[in-house]
Amino acid sequence: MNIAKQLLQKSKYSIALAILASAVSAATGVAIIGGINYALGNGLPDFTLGVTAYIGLLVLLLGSSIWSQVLLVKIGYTMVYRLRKSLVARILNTSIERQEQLGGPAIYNVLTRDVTMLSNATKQLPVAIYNSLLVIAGLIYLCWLSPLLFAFVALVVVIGVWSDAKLTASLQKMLTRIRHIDEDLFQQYEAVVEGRNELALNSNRRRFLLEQQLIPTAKASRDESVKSEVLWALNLNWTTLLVFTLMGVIFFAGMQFPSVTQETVVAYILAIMFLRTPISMVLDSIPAVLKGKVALAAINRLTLEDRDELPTRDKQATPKFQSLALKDAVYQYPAQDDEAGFCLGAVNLNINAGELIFLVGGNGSGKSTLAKILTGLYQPTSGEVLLNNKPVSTDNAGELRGCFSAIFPNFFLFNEVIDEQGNSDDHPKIDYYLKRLAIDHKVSVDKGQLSTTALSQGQRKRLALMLLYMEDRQVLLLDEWAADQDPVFREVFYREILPELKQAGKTIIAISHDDHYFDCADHIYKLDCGQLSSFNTGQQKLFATN
Ligand SMILES: Nc1ncnc2c1ncn2[C@@H]1O[C@H](COP(=O)(O)OP(=O)(O)OP(=O)(O)O)[C@@H](O)[C@H]1O
Repeated sequence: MNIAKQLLQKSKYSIALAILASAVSAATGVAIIGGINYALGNGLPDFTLGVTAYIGLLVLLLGSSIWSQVLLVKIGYTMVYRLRKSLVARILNTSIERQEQLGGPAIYNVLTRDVTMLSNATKQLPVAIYNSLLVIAGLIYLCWLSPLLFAFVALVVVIGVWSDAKLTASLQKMLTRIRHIDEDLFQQYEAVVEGRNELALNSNRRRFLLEQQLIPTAKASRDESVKSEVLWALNLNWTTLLVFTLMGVIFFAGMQFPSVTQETVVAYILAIMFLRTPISMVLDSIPAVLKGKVALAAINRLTLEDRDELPTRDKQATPKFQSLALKDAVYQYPAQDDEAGFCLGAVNLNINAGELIFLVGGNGSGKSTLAKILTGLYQPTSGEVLLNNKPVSTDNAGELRGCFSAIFPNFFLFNEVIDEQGNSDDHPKIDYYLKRLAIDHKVSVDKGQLSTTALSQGQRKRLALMLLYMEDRQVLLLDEWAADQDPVFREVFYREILPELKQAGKTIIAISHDDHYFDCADHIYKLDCGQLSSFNTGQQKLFATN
Protein backbone atom coordinates (compact mmCIF):
# COMPACT_ATOMS: atom_id res chain seq x y z
CA MET A 1 0.00 0.00 0.00
CA ASN A 2 1.14 3.57 -0.67
CA ILE A 3 3.06 4.80 2.39
CA ALA A 4 1.07 8.08 2.49
CA LYS A 5 -2.21 6.16 2.59
CA GLN A 6 -0.85 3.94 5.37
CA LEU A 7 0.16 6.96 7.43
CA LEU A 8 -3.12 8.81 6.83
CA GLN A 9 -5.08 5.66 7.66
CA LYS A 10 -3.37 5.38 11.05
CA SER A 11 -4.12 9.02 11.92
CA LYS A 12 -7.62 9.23 10.43
CA TYR A 13 -9.50 9.89 13.71
CA SER A 14 -7.03 12.56 14.89
CA ILE A 15 -7.21 14.18 11.43
CA ALA A 16 -11.03 14.24 11.54
CA LEU A 17 -10.92 15.81 15.02
CA ALA A 18 -8.34 18.38 13.91
CA ILE A 19 -10.43 19.33 10.87
CA LEU A 20 -13.47 19.73 13.14
CA ALA A 21 -11.50 21.98 15.51
CA SER A 22 -10.17 23.99 12.53
CA ALA A 23 -13.70 24.34 11.14
CA VAL A 24 -14.97 25.64 14.51
CA SER A 25 -12.09 28.10 14.67
CA ALA A 26 -12.62 29.26 11.06
CA ALA A 27 -16.38 29.66 11.56
CA THR A 28 -15.76 31.67 14.75
CA GLY A 29 -13.31 33.98 12.95
CA VAL A 30 -15.87 34.62 10.21
CA ALA A 31 -18.64 35.10 12.81
CA ILE A 32 -16.56 37.83 14.48
CA ILE A 33 -16.09 39.66 11.15
CA GLY A 34 -19.78 39.14 10.31
CA GLY A 35 -20.86 40.43 13.73
CA ILE A 36 -18.76 43.58 13.38
CA ASN A 37 -20.15 44.15 9.87
CA TYR A 38 -23.69 43.63 11.14
CA ALA A 39 -23.16 46.07 14.03
CA LEU A 40 -21.63 48.63 11.66
CA GLY A 41 -24.72 48.45 9.44
CA ASN A 42 -27.46 48.03 12.02
CA GLY A 43 -26.06 49.47 15.22
CA LEU A 44 -25.81 47.63 18.55
CA PRO A 45 -29.24 47.21 20.20
CA ASP A 46 -27.84 45.83 23.48
CA PHE A 47 -24.27 46.97 24.27
CA THR A 48 -23.68 44.54 27.20
CA LEU A 49 -24.97 41.58 25.20
CA GLY A 50 -22.81 42.67 22.23
CA VAL A 51 -19.62 42.89 24.35
CA THR A 52 -20.40 39.58 26.11
CA ALA A 53 -21.01 37.81 22.77
CA TYR A 54 -17.81 39.32 21.38
CA ILE A 55 -15.75 38.11 24.36
CA GLY A 56 -17.45 34.70 24.10
CA LEU A 57 -16.51 34.44 20.41
CA LEU A 58 -12.91 35.51 21.18
CA VAL A 59 -12.61 32.79 23.84
CA LEU A 60 -14.07 30.22 21.42
CA LEU A 61 -11.71 31.42 18.66
CA LEU A 62 -8.66 31.18 20.93
CA GLY A 63 -9.70 27.79 22.36
CA SER A 64 -10.57 26.18 19.02
CA SER A 65 -7.51 27.53 17.19
CA ILE A 66 -5.14 26.36 19.94
CA TRP A 67 -6.92 22.98 19.99
CA SER A 68 -6.72 22.58 16.22
CA GLN A 69 -3.08 23.71 16.02
CA VAL A 70 -2.01 21.36 18.83
CA LEU A 71 -3.83 18.47 17.16
CA LEU A 72 -2.44 19.27 13.71
CA VAL A 73 1.14 19.73 14.93
CA LYS A 74 0.88 16.42 16.86
CA ILE A 75 -0.44 14.68 13.74
CA GLY A 76 2.43 16.14 11.68
CA TYR A 77 5.18 14.97 14.06
CA THR A 78 3.49 11.61 14.72
CA MET A 79 3.40 11.02 10.97
CA VAL A 80 7.12 11.83 10.68
CA TYR A 81 7.88 9.48 13.60
CA ARG A 82 5.81 6.70 12.01
CA LEU A 83 7.40 7.36 8.64
CA ARG A 84 10.93 7.03 10.07
CA LYS A 85 10.03 3.83 11.95
CA SER A 86 8.19 2.31 9.02
CA LEU A 87 10.86 3.23 6.46
CA VAL A 88 13.71 1.73 8.47
CA ALA A 89 11.65 -1.41 9.16
CA ARG A 90 10.74 -1.71 5.47
CA ILE A 91 14.38 -1.33 4.45
CA LEU A 92 15.35 -4.02 6.99
CA ASN A 93 12.62 -6.30 5.60
CA THR A 94 13.64 -5.70 1.97
CA SER A 95 15.72 -8.42 0.31
CA ILE A 96 19.48 -7.90 0.19
CA GLU A 97 19.33 -8.20 -3.62
CA ARG A 98 16.92 -5.24 -3.86
CA GLN A 99 18.99 -3.18 -1.40
CA GLU A 100 22.12 -3.89 -3.44
CA GLN A 101 20.32 -2.88 -6.65
CA LEU A 102 19.23 0.41 -5.08
CA GLY A 103 22.66 1.21 -3.67
CA GLY A 104 23.58 3.12 -0.51
CA PRO A 105 23.19 6.71 -1.81
CA ALA A 106 19.59 6.13 -2.96
CA ILE A 107 18.63 4.72 0.45
CA TYR A 108 20.47 7.48 2.38
CA ASN A 109 18.80 10.07 0.14
CA VAL A 110 15.37 8.77 1.12
CA LEU A 111 16.21 8.48 4.81
CA THR A 112 17.61 12.00 5.05
CA ARG A 113 16.37 14.31 2.28
CA ASP A 114 12.96 12.77 1.62
CA VAL A 115 12.08 12.28 5.27
CA THR A 116 13.01 15.95 5.89
CA MET A 117 10.88 17.06 2.93
CA LEU A 118 7.95 15.02 4.18
CA SER A 119 8.45 16.35 7.67
CA ASN A 120 8.33 19.93 6.32
CA ALA A 121 5.23 19.07 4.30
CA THR A 122 3.45 17.57 7.28
CA LYS A 123 4.30 20.69 9.29
CA GLN A 124 2.85 22.85 6.51
CA LEU A 125 -0.19 20.66 6.03
CA PRO A 126 -1.89 21.85 9.26
CA VAL A 127 -1.38 25.47 8.22
CA ALA A 128 -2.80 24.72 4.79
CA ILE A 129 -5.84 22.84 6.18
CA TYR A 130 -6.60 25.47 8.82
CA ASN A 131 -6.33 28.40 6.42
CA SER A 132 -8.22 26.63 3.62
CA LEU A 133 -11.13 26.11 5.98
CA LEU A 134 -10.92 29.76 6.96
CA VAL A 135 -11.05 30.78 3.27
CA ILE A 136 -14.01 28.44 2.62
CA ALA A 137 -15.89 29.84 5.63
CA GLY A 138 -15.12 33.38 4.38
CA LEU A 139 -16.41 32.58 0.90
CA ILE A 140 -19.65 31.15 2.33
CA TYR A 141 -20.07 34.33 4.33
CA LEU A 142 -19.46 36.50 1.24
CA CYS A 143 -22.02 34.50 -0.74
CA TRP A 144 -24.56 34.97 2.06
CA LEU A 145 -23.79 38.69 2.24
CA SER A 146 -24.47 39.35 -1.45
CA PRO A 147 -24.95 36.62 -4.08
CA LEU A 148 -24.65 39.31 -6.76
CA LEU A 149 -21.20 40.52 -5.68
CA PHE A 150 -20.21 36.93 -5.07
CA ALA A 151 -20.39 36.35 -8.84
CA PHE A 152 -17.29 38.60 -9.15
CA VAL A 153 -15.61 36.76 -6.29
CA ALA A 154 -16.40 33.43 -7.95
CA LEU A 155 -14.87 34.65 -11.22
CA VAL A 156 -11.66 35.71 -9.47
CA VAL A 157 -11.56 32.44 -7.50
CA VAL A 158 -11.89 30.47 -10.77
CA ILE A 159 -9.08 32.48 -12.42
CA GLY A 160 -6.91 32.15 -9.28
CA VAL A 161 -7.48 28.41 -8.89
CA TRP A 162 -6.94 27.81 -12.62
CA SER A 163 -3.63 29.70 -12.69
CA ASP A 164 -2.53 28.03 -9.44
CA ALA A 165 -3.34 24.59 -10.84
CA LYS A 166 -1.31 25.34 -14.00
CA LEU A 167 1.63 26.64 -11.99
CA THR A 168 1.41 23.82 -9.47
CA ALA A 169 1.74 21.27 -12.29
CA SER A 170 4.87 23.01 -13.66
CA LEU A 171 6.26 23.38 -10.16
CA GLN A 172 5.77 19.67 -9.46
CA LYS A 173 7.69 18.79 -12.67
CA MET A 174 10.53 21.12 -11.63
CA LEU A 175 10.66 19.65 -8.13
CA THR A 176 10.78 16.12 -9.57
CA ARG A 177 13.71 17.20 -11.77
CA ILE A 178 15.46 18.71 -8.72
CA ARG A 179 14.93 15.42 -6.84
CA HIS A 180 16.63 13.49 -9.69
CA ILE A 181 19.52 15.94 -9.80
CA ASP A 182 19.93 15.67 -6.02
CA GLU A 183 20.13 11.88 -6.37
CA ASP A 184 23.22 12.34 -8.59
CA LEU A 185 24.56 14.82 -6.05
CA PHE A 186 24.25 12.21 -3.28
CA GLN A 187 26.22 9.71 -5.35
CA GLN A 188 28.95 12.29 -5.82
CA TYR A 189 28.93 13.05 -2.09
CA GLU A 190 29.55 9.35 -1.51
CA ALA A 191 32.62 9.56 -3.77
CA VAL A 192 33.82 12.62 -1.80
CA VAL A 193 33.48 10.85 1.56
CA GLU A 194 34.46 7.27 0.67
CA GLY A 195 37.13 8.22 -1.86
CA ARG A 196 38.90 10.68 0.46
CA ASN A 197 42.32 8.97 0.25
CA GLU A 198 42.29 8.59 -3.53
CA LEU A 199 41.08 12.17 -3.95
CA ALA A 200 43.69 13.56 -1.58
CA LEU A 201 46.45 11.80 -3.55
CA ASN A 202 45.28 12.55 -7.06
CA SER A 203 44.60 16.17 -7.97
CA ASN A 204 43.43 15.18 -11.48
CA ARG A 205 40.73 12.97 -10.04
CA ARG A 206 39.84 15.68 -7.51
CA ARG A 207 39.51 18.25 -10.29
CA PHE A 208 37.53 15.85 -12.46
CA LEU A 209 35.09 15.10 -9.65
CA LEU A 210 34.69 18.77 -8.80
CA GLU A 211 34.69 20.36 -12.24
CA GLN A 212 33.09 17.65 -14.36
CA GLN A 213 30.64 16.21 -11.89
CA LEU A 214 29.90 17.99 -8.63
CA ILE A 215 29.87 21.61 -9.80
CA PRO A 216 27.67 21.00 -12.89
CA THR A 217 25.23 18.92 -10.81
CA ALA A 218 25.12 21.48 -7.97
CA LYS A 219 24.62 24.26 -10.55
CA ALA A 220 21.78 22.38 -12.23
CA SER A 221 20.15 21.92 -8.82
CA ARG A 222 20.61 25.62 -8.03
CA ASP A 223 19.18 26.77 -11.38
CA GLU A 224 16.10 24.55 -11.17
CA SER A 225 15.53 25.58 -7.52
CA VAL A 226 15.80 29.30 -8.38
CA LYS A 227 13.40 28.83 -11.31
CA SER A 228 10.85 27.05 -9.13
CA GLU A 229 11.07 29.59 -6.28
CA VAL A 230 10.82 32.57 -8.67
CA LEU A 231 7.84 30.98 -10.38
CA TRP A 232 6.07 30.63 -7.06
CA ALA A 233 6.99 34.15 -5.92
CA LEU A 234 5.45 35.45 -9.18
CA ASN A 235 2.35 33.45 -8.41
CA LEU A 236 2.09 35.00 -4.94
CA ASN A 237 2.31 38.49 -6.48
CA TRP A 238 -0.24 37.53 -9.10
CA THR A 239 -2.62 36.34 -6.37
CA THR A 240 -2.16 39.58 -4.40
CA LEU A 241 -2.93 41.50 -7.59
CA LEU A 242 -6.07 39.40 -8.08
CA VAL A 243 -7.26 40.13 -4.53
CA PHE A 244 -6.74 43.89 -4.97
CA THR A 245 -8.41 43.78 -8.38
CA LEU A 246 -11.34 42.05 -6.73
CA MET A 247 -11.57 44.77 -4.10
CA GLY A 248 -11.57 47.42 -6.85
CA VAL A 249 -14.21 45.55 -8.85
CA ILE A 250 -16.42 45.20 -5.75
CA PHE A 251 -15.98 48.86 -4.93
CA PHE A 252 -16.82 50.13 -8.43
CA ALA A 253 -19.50 47.51 -9.14
CA GLY A 254 -21.13 48.29 -5.80
CA MET A 255 -21.58 51.87 -7.02
CA GLN A 256 -23.23 50.66 -10.21
CA PHE A 257 -25.78 48.32 -8.59
CA PRO A 258 -28.47 50.20 -6.65
CA SER A 259 -29.43 46.97 -4.88
CA VAL A 260 -25.97 46.76 -3.26
CA THR A 261 -25.76 48.96 -0.20
CA GLN A 262 -22.66 50.81 0.88
CA GLU A 263 -22.59 48.73 4.08
CA THR A 264 -22.44 45.54 1.98
CA VAL A 265 -19.52 46.93 -0.03
CA VAL A 266 -17.67 47.90 3.19
CA ALA A 267 -18.43 44.47 4.69
CA TYR A 268 -17.12 42.80 1.52
CA ILE A 269 -13.90 44.78 1.48
CA LEU A 270 -13.34 44.13 5.19
CA ALA A 271 -13.93 40.38 4.73
CA ILE A 272 -11.63 40.22 1.67
CA MET A 273 -8.90 42.06 3.60
CA PHE A 274 -9.37 39.55 6.40
CA LEU A 275 -9.08 36.64 3.93
CA ARG A 276 -5.85 37.91 2.36
CA THR A 277 -3.65 36.42 5.08
CA PRO A 278 -5.16 32.89 5.00
CA ILE A 279 -5.05 32.91 1.18
CA SER A 280 -1.34 33.77 1.12
CA MET A 281 -0.64 31.24 3.89
CA VAL A 282 -2.30 28.48 1.87
CA LEU A 283 -0.27 29.47 -1.19
CA ASP A 284 2.94 29.69 0.88
CA SER A 285 2.45 26.12 2.04
CA ILE A 286 1.95 24.66 -1.44
CA PRO A 287 5.67 24.33 -2.44
CA ALA A 288 6.49 22.47 0.80
CA VAL A 289 3.47 20.18 0.31
CA LEU A 290 4.52 19.54 -3.31
CA LYS A 291 8.09 18.76 -2.22
CA GLY A 292 6.58 16.27 0.24
CA LYS A 293 4.60 14.74 -2.61
CA VAL A 294 7.76 14.40 -4.74
CA ALA A 295 9.56 12.84 -1.75
CA LEU A 296 6.67 10.38 -1.29
CA ALA A 297 6.88 9.40 -4.95
CA ALA A 298 10.64 8.81 -4.52
CA ILE A 299 10.01 6.61 -1.48
CA ASN A 300 7.39 4.60 -3.37
CA ARG A 301 9.76 4.26 -6.35
CA LEU A 302 12.20 2.34 -4.15
CA THR A 303 9.62 -0.48 -4.04
CA LEU A 304 10.69 -1.56 -0.61
CA GLU A 305 9.11 -4.49 1.16
CA ASP A 306 5.55 -3.60 2.26
CA ARG A 307 5.92 -5.19 5.69
CA ASP A 308 6.87 -2.54 8.21
CA GLU A 309 6.85 -4.54 11.41
CA LEU A 310 10.10 -4.36 13.35
CA PRO A 311 11.98 -7.67 13.71
CA THR A 312 10.96 -9.49 16.87
CA ARG A 313 13.11 -11.92 18.77
CA ASP A 314 12.82 -15.62 18.02
CA LYS A 315 10.05 -15.12 15.49
CA GLN A 316 11.33 -18.15 13.66
CA ALA A 317 12.94 -20.49 16.18
CA THR A 318 16.36 -21.54 14.96
CA PRO A 319 16.52 -25.30 14.43
CA LYS A 320 19.51 -27.42 15.44
CA PHE A 321 21.77 -27.35 12.43
CA GLN A 322 22.35 -30.81 10.95
CA SER A 323 22.92 -30.28 7.26
CA LEU A 324 22.73 -27.78 4.45
CA ALA A 325 22.40 -28.81 0.83
CA LEU A 326 22.05 -27.13 -2.54
CA LYS A 327 20.22 -29.04 -5.27
CA ASP A 328 20.77 -27.68 -8.78
CA ALA A 329 20.86 -24.17 -7.31
CA VAL A 330 21.31 -21.41 -9.88
CA TYR A 331 21.74 -17.71 -9.20
CA GLN A 332 21.49 -15.31 -12.09
CA TYR A 333 22.40 -11.64 -11.65
CA PRO A 334 20.24 -9.35 -13.80
CA ALA A 335 21.69 -8.18 -17.11
CA GLN A 336 23.23 -4.70 -17.13
CA ASP A 337 22.75 -2.71 -20.34
CA ASP A 338 23.58 -5.22 -23.06
CA GLU A 339 25.77 -7.40 -20.87
CA ALA A 340 24.36 -10.64 -19.50
CA GLY A 341 24.59 -10.96 -15.72
CA PHE A 342 26.89 -13.48 -14.06
CA CYS A 343 25.37 -16.92 -13.58
CA LEU A 344 26.30 -19.20 -10.71
CA GLY A 345 25.51 -22.89 -10.98
CA ALA A 346 23.81 -25.16 -11.22
CA VAL A 347 25.44 -25.98 -7.88
CA ASN A 348 25.05 -29.25 -5.97
CA LEU A 349 26.59 -29.27 -2.51
CA ASN A 350 26.20 -31.01 0.86
CA ILE A 351 27.50 -29.63 4.13
CA ASN A 352 27.10 -31.56 7.38
CA ALA A 353 27.20 -30.23 10.94
CA GLY A 354 30.70 -29.96 12.37
CA GLU A 355 32.50 -29.83 9.03
CA LEU A 356 35.21 -27.36 8.10
CA ILE A 357 34.68 -26.44 4.46
CA PHE A 358 36.98 -24.36 2.28
CA LEU A 359 35.59 -22.60 -0.76
CA VAL A 360 38.30 -21.62 -3.23
CA GLY A 361 38.47 -20.12 -6.71
CA GLY A 362 39.70 -17.16 -8.70
CA ASN A 363 38.44 -13.60 -8.49
CA GLY A 364 34.90 -13.28 -9.77
CA SER A 365 34.35 -17.05 -9.85
CA GLY A 366 31.23 -16.72 -7.65
CA LYS A 367 32.44 -17.56 -4.11
CA SER A 368 30.74 -14.63 -2.35
CA THR A 369 27.58 -15.17 -4.40
CA LEU A 370 27.49 -18.81 -3.29
CA ALA A 371 28.15 -17.67 0.29
CA LYS A 372 25.09 -15.40 0.13
CA ILE A 373 22.92 -18.28 -1.07
CA LEU A 374 24.24 -20.60 1.64
CA THR A 375 23.52 -18.00 4.36
CA GLY A 376 19.99 -17.33 3.03
CA LEU A 377 20.76 -13.73 2.03
CA TYR A 378 20.07 -14.51 -1.66
CA GLN A 379 17.27 -16.75 -2.88
CA PRO A 380 18.41 -18.98 -5.77
CA THR A 381 16.82 -18.17 -9.13
CA SER A 382 16.11 -21.87 -9.55
CA GLY A 383 16.92 -25.07 -7.69
CA GLU A 384 16.64 -25.73 -3.99
CA VAL A 385 18.32 -24.99 -0.70
CA LEU A 386 17.66 -27.66 1.93
CA LEU A 387 18.21 -27.04 5.62
CA ASN A 388 18.12 -30.34 7.57
CA ASN A 389 16.59 -31.85 4.38
CA LYS A 390 13.74 -29.31 4.48
CA PRO A 391 13.37 -26.88 1.53
CA VAL A 392 14.11 -23.23 2.36
CA SER A 393 11.73 -20.65 0.91
CA THR A 394 11.31 -16.89 1.42
CA ASP A 395 8.91 -17.69 4.28
CA ASN A 396 11.36 -19.76 6.33
CA ALA A 397 14.67 -18.25 5.15
CA GLY A 398 14.86 -16.70 8.66
CA GLU A 399 15.53 -20.18 10.09
CA LEU A 400 18.53 -20.60 7.78
CA ARG A 401 19.84 -17.09 8.52
CA GLY A 402 19.39 -17.77 12.24
CA CYS A 403 21.95 -20.60 12.01
CA PHE A 404 24.64 -18.32 10.54
CA SER A 405 27.08 -15.65 11.59
CA ALA A 406 29.18 -14.24 8.78
CA ILE A 407 32.03 -11.88 8.08
CA PHE A 408 31.94 -10.68 4.47
CA PRO A 409 34.76 -8.65 2.89
CA ASN A 410 32.61 -5.47 3.13
CA PHE A 411 31.53 -6.21 6.73
CA PHE A 412 30.18 -3.50 9.01
CA LEU A 413 31.74 -3.29 12.45
CA PHE A 414 29.06 -2.53 15.03
CA ASN A 415 29.99 -0.70 18.24
CA GLU A 416 27.94 -2.96 20.47
CA VAL A 417 28.67 -6.53 21.51
CA ILE A 418 25.48 -8.60 21.28
CA ASP A 419 25.30 -12.06 22.83
CA GLU A 420 23.33 -15.03 21.49
CA GLN A 421 20.18 -13.75 23.24
CA GLY A 422 20.52 -10.32 21.60
CA ASN A 423 21.57 -8.62 24.86
CA SER A 424 24.38 -6.12 25.04
CA ASP A 425 26.25 -6.27 28.33
CA ASP A 426 29.60 -7.06 29.90
CA HIS A 427 30.51 -10.69 29.74
CA PRO A 428 33.65 -12.49 31.04
CA LYS A 429 33.98 -14.25 27.67
CA ILE A 430 34.59 -10.90 25.92
CA ASP A 431 37.97 -10.36 27.63
CA TYR A 432 38.96 -13.94 26.89
CA TYR A 433 38.22 -13.55 23.17
CA LEU A 434 39.93 -10.15 22.97
CA LYS A 435 43.07 -11.81 24.41
CA ARG A 436 42.69 -14.84 22.12
CA LEU A 437 42.54 -12.54 19.12
CA ALA A 438 45.46 -10.44 20.45
CA ILE A 439 43.59 -7.15 20.43
CA ASP A 440 43.07 -6.75 24.18
CA HIS A 441 45.78 -4.06 24.23
CA LYS A 442 43.80 -2.01 21.67
CA VAL A 443 40.16 -2.47 22.60
CA SER A 444 38.17 -2.84 25.78
CA VAL A 445 34.46 -3.30 26.32
CA ASP A 446 32.38 -1.41 28.83
CA LYS A 447 28.69 -2.26 29.27
CA GLY A 448 28.76 -3.99 25.90
CA GLN A 449 30.23 -0.95 24.10
CA LEU A 450 33.52 -1.26 22.26
CA SER A 451 36.01 1.43 23.35
CA THR A 452 37.01 2.03 19.71
CA THR A 453 36.63 0.74 16.18
CA ALA A 454 39.34 3.02 14.78
CA LEU A 455 41.77 0.22 14.06
CA SER A 456 43.77 -1.31 11.24
CA GLN A 457 41.83 -3.47 8.77
CA GLY A 458 43.35 -6.68 10.20
CA GLN A 459 42.45 -5.58 13.76
CA ARG A 460 38.94 -4.62 12.68
CA LYS A 461 38.51 -8.13 11.27
CA ARG A 462 39.68 -9.64 14.56
CA LEU A 463 37.15 -7.50 16.37
CA ALA A 464 34.45 -8.66 13.95
CA LEU A 465 35.46 -12.23 14.78
CA MET A 466 35.10 -11.44 18.50
CA LEU A 467 31.52 -10.17 17.83
CA LEU A 468 30.88 -13.37 15.92
CA TYR A 469 32.21 -15.50 18.84
CA MET A 470 29.77 -13.70 21.14
CA GLU A 471 26.80 -14.29 18.81
CA ASP A 472 27.56 -18.00 19.24
CA ARG A 473 25.74 -19.16 16.09
CA GLN A 474 26.00 -22.75 14.86
CA VAL A 475 27.49 -22.08 11.42
CA LEU A 476 30.19 -19.55 10.65
CA LEU A 477 30.91 -18.11 7.25
CA LEU A 478 34.25 -16.34 6.90
CA ASP A 479 34.77 -14.73 3.49
CA GLU A 480 38.52 -14.20 3.03
CA TRP A 481 38.84 -13.38 6.72
CA ALA A 482 42.56 -14.14 6.83
CA ALA A 483 43.38 -11.98 3.79
CA ASP A 484 44.28 -8.97 5.98
CA GLN A 485 46.11 -10.88 8.73
CA ASP A 486 49.88 -10.91 9.19
CA PRO A 487 51.62 -14.28 8.55
CA VAL A 488 51.91 -15.04 12.28
CA PHE A 489 48.23 -14.52 13.03
CA ARG A 490 47.22 -16.19 9.77
CA GLU A 491 48.99 -19.32 11.07
CA VAL A 492 47.15 -18.93 14.42
CA PHE A 493 43.85 -18.59 12.56
CA TYR A 494 44.22 -21.71 10.40
CA ARG A 495 46.10 -23.94 12.83
CA GLU A 496 44.47 -22.95 16.13
CA ILE A 497 41.32 -20.85 15.84
CA LEU A 498 39.55 -22.85 13.11
CA PRO A 499 40.29 -26.23 14.78
CA GLU A 500 39.13 -24.81 18.16
CA LEU A 501 35.86 -23.64 16.61
CA LYS A 502 35.40 -27.01 14.94
CA GLN A 503 36.03 -28.75 18.24
CA ALA A 504 33.43 -26.52 19.86
CA GLY A 505 30.93 -28.04 17.42
CA LYS A 506 30.76 -25.20 14.92
CA THR A 507 30.30 -25.79 11.22
CA ILE A 508 32.65 -23.50 9.30
CA ILE A 509 32.63 -22.37 5.70
CA ALA A 510 35.77 -20.41 4.95
CA ILE A 511 36.44 -18.70 1.63
CA SER A 512 40.16 -18.74 1.16
CA HIS A 513 43.02 -18.17 -1.23
CA ASP A 514 45.55 -19.46 1.33
CA ASP A 515 46.67 -22.68 -0.39
CA HIS A 516 49.27 -23.30 2.36
CA TYR A 517 46.49 -24.21 4.71
CA PHE A 518 44.22 -26.23 2.45
CA ASP A 519 45.16 -29.36 4.46
CA CYS A 520 43.14 -27.98 7.44
CA ALA A 521 39.83 -28.45 5.64
CA ASP A 522 37.56 -31.47 5.73
CA HIS A 523 36.37 -30.68 2.22
CA ILE A 524 37.44 -28.17 -0.37
CA TYR A 525 35.19 -26.98 -3.16
CA LYS A 526 36.44 -24.97 -6.07
CA LEU A 527 34.48 -22.47 -8.11
CA ASP A 528 35.42 -21.76 -11.69
CA CYS A 529 33.26 -19.31 -13.68
CA GLY A 530 30.27 -20.14 -11.49
CA GLN A 531 30.74 -23.93 -11.69
CA LEU A 532 31.43 -25.81 -8.46
CA SER A 533 33.61 -28.90 -8.30
CA SER A 534 35.19 -30.89 -5.52
CA PHE A 535 38.88 -30.05 -5.06
CA ASN A 536 40.56 -33.45 -4.98
CA THR A 537 42.58 -34.53 -1.95
CA GLY A 538 45.69 -35.09 -4.06
CA GLN A 539 45.76 -31.39 -4.88
CA GLN A 540 45.03 -30.66 -1.21
CA LYS A 541 48.08 -32.69 -0.03
CA LEU A 542 50.24 -31.20 -2.74
CA PHE A 543 49.42 -27.70 -1.44
CA ALA A 544 50.16 -28.79 2.13
CA THR A 545 53.67 -30.05 1.30
CA ASN A 546 54.63 -27.03 -0.81
N1 LIG B 1 25.66 -7.05 -6.88
C1 LIG B 1 25.99 -7.58 -8.07
N2 LIG B 1 25.27 -7.31 -9.16
C2 LIG B 1 25.60 -7.84 -10.36
N3 LIG B 1 26.63 -8.68 -10.55
C3 LIG B 1 27.41 -8.99 -9.49
C4 LIG B 1 27.12 -8.46 -8.19
N4 LIG B 1 28.04 -8.95 -7.33
C5 LIG B 1 28.86 -9.74 -8.05
N5 LIG B 1 28.48 -9.77 -9.34
C6 LIG B 1 29.10 -10.54 -10.43
O1 LIG B 1 29.20 -11.90 -10.01
C7 LIG B 1 30.48 -12.42 -10.28
C8 LIG B 1 30.93 -13.23 -9.06
O2 LIG B 1 31.13 -12.32 -7.99
P1 LIG B 1 31.55 -12.84 -6.54
O3 LIG B 1 31.64 -11.64 -5.66
O4 LIG B 1 30.66 -13.93 -6.15
O5 LIG B 1 33.01 -13.41 -6.86
P2 LIG B 1 34.11 -13.94 -5.87
O6 LIG B 1 34.49 -15.30 -6.33
O7 LIG B 1 33.69 -13.81 -4.45
O8 LIG B 1 35.29 -12.94 -6.20
P3 LIG B 1 36.50 -12.37 -5.29
O9 LIG B 1 37.47 -13.49 -5.04
O10 LIG B 1 37.10 -11.33 -6.16
O11 LIG B 1 35.90 -11.83 -4.04
C9 LIG B 1 31.39 -11.27 -10.60
O12 LIG B 1 32.01 -11.53 -11.82
C10 LIG B 1 30.51 -10.06 -10.71
O13 LIG B 1 30.54 -9.57 -12.02
